[in-house]
Amino acid sequence: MEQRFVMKCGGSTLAALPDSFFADLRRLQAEGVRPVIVHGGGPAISSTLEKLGIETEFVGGLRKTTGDVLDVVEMVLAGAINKEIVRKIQQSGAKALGLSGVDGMLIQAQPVANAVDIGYVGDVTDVNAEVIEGVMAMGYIPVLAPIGIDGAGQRYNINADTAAGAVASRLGVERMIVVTDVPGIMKTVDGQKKVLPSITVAEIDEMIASGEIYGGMIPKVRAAVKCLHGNVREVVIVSGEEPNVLSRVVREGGVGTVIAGG
Ligand SMILES: Nc1ncnc2c1ncn2[C@@H]1O[C@H](COP(=O)(O)OP(=O)(O)O)[C@@H](O)[C@H]1O
Ligand SMILES: CC(=O)N[C@@H](CCC(=O)OP(=O)(O)O)C(=O)O
Repeated sequence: MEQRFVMKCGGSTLAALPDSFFADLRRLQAEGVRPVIVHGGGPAISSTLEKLGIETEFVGGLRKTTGDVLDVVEMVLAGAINKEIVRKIQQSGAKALGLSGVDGMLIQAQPVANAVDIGYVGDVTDVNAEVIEGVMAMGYIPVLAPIGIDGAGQRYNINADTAAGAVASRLGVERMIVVTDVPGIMKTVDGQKKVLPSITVAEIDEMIASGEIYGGMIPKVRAAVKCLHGNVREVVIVSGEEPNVLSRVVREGGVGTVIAGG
């Protein structure tokens, strides 16, 4: 049976992903698994903005995106980072095609609802699944940069976890794998930090309220909970540095933190 999954690759871990990570991805694809990648690149955007002397600020985990910031976000995500991932996949021997959400109206967006104005930050309104499925059917791994577009041609900066969750929901894939720089959702139990093998939606709410889930983990769990309302069966949060992490998630489980649908 064809198995499809959406993998979100965080900017926190991209540089650290070993060649074996991409070899594992290639093996899975050769076995008939169909991955779709949505990537971030927050740290690279921040360092490029700093080099250019453009100030950056996060409001509730989202980057305030002026017109100047938006230009840099697109340049870094749809340019350098997207092509770096495509190159690494190709080096592993698999085929990849890099696109941003602008191409083929892949990720359609509208301004995010926010109490204060944070500029050109978007929320996903629709995903052009036909194009993504077409790319997969040709045997290529789609690699998507989270830039959104609306009917008037306005671009938006979309948090990569949010974009990945929307793509997973729209494609109705079985699973979303969130690859980041920690081995899962961690909790301090009896003075020791432990990775939770699984977590419920109620526990997520409690951990956000208590501050045990904070910062960049918040958009991940929120995107997870949202996409579990659709066809997605589970979201797994893992470290990209764990050996053969993708095939372990797909074949056996027992790695990272699983958030499962009810
Ligand atoms: N309960 C938690 N368990 C693990 N990591 C957490 C937790 N709460 C917050 N975090 C933070 O979330 C970070 C991952 O999010 P982020 O830095 O945005 O990564 P990415 O670039 O992969 O999206 C971790 O490095 C950690 O600092
Ligand atoms: C609106 C918003 O905050 N967009 C993010 C997009 C990149 C991203 O989400 O990258 P990570 O997955 O590496 O965090 C940003 O500008 O940083």
